[in-house]
Amino acid sequence: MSGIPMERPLLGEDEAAALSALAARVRELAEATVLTAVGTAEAAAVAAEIEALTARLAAGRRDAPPFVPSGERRMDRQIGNPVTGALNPLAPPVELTVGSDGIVRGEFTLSTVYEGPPSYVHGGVSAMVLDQVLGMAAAASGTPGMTATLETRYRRPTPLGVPLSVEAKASRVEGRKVYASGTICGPDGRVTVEATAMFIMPQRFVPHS
Ligand SMILES: CCCCC/C=C\C/C=C\C/C=C\C/C=C\CCCC(=O)SCCNC(=O)CCNC(=O)[C@H](O)C(C)(C)COP(=O)(O)OP(=O)(O)OC[C@H]1O[C@@H](n2cnc3c(N)ncnc32)[C@H](O)[C@@H]1OP(=O)(O)O
Repeated sequence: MSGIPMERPLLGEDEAAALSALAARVRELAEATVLTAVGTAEAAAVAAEIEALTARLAAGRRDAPPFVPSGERRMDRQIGNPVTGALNPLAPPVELTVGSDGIVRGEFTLSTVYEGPPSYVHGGVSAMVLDQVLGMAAAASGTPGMTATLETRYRRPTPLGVPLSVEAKASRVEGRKVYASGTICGPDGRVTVEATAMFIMPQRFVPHS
């Protein structure tokens, strides 16, 4: 079991907006760090300033990432999620919508911090995005679960720095198991990655009847 508490503080709108703006600046910092050519002395000077800024943020530290109050969908409350979370500088973030047809859709652009082969997206990053989107499609079917299996097929390289689209849908529910599939497409609409997955609602979360 993880030592991180399950119970989370809920952020108000103003704090969520302020922390999301902070995360956006840190995302810019990450890309600037990967691409900088300022030289060793300037890099060391900036590192010292960032160390001081990190200490300022850590002066008020929570035990776990906070949530935001659930709106219509409980799955949207994890604002620290590494794929969709506005609060998480590691998240692109991918903004997702769930249609009345049960299809989860999103558009996103991945910067050079996600590079795998030169000029293309790292395959593990594509898998992470698809895991999240297929997981949300499973949750949208009414049975949220943990990823039991995830299979990815890399049809073509996924380009960095251009708008990508992702979508997924649950295909069937068998008791606690939900099967889902989805794709990432490039700006030309051609599929770059396909995925299928099976999610299982853990036995311990099934309400006793
Ligand atoms: C309100 C409740 C919420 C609970 C869900 C929790 C989280 C989801 C929350 C929100 C969803 C919203 C959006 C989605 C967001 C993100 C998606 C990413 C999610 C992840 O990033 S998640 C991290 C990676 N994921 C893991 O870290 C899983 C580690 N694992 C386990 O926690 C257990 O392993 C578990 C839970 C999978 C099963 O545990 P269990 O005890 O409930 O299942 P049990 O043993 O009873 O098996 C029952 C039947 O499933 C078969 N079976 C079991 N495991 C299998 C496997 N792996 N492959 C193929 N078949 C499998 C058995 O063979 C049997 O099959 P049969 O019935 O046919 O005999």
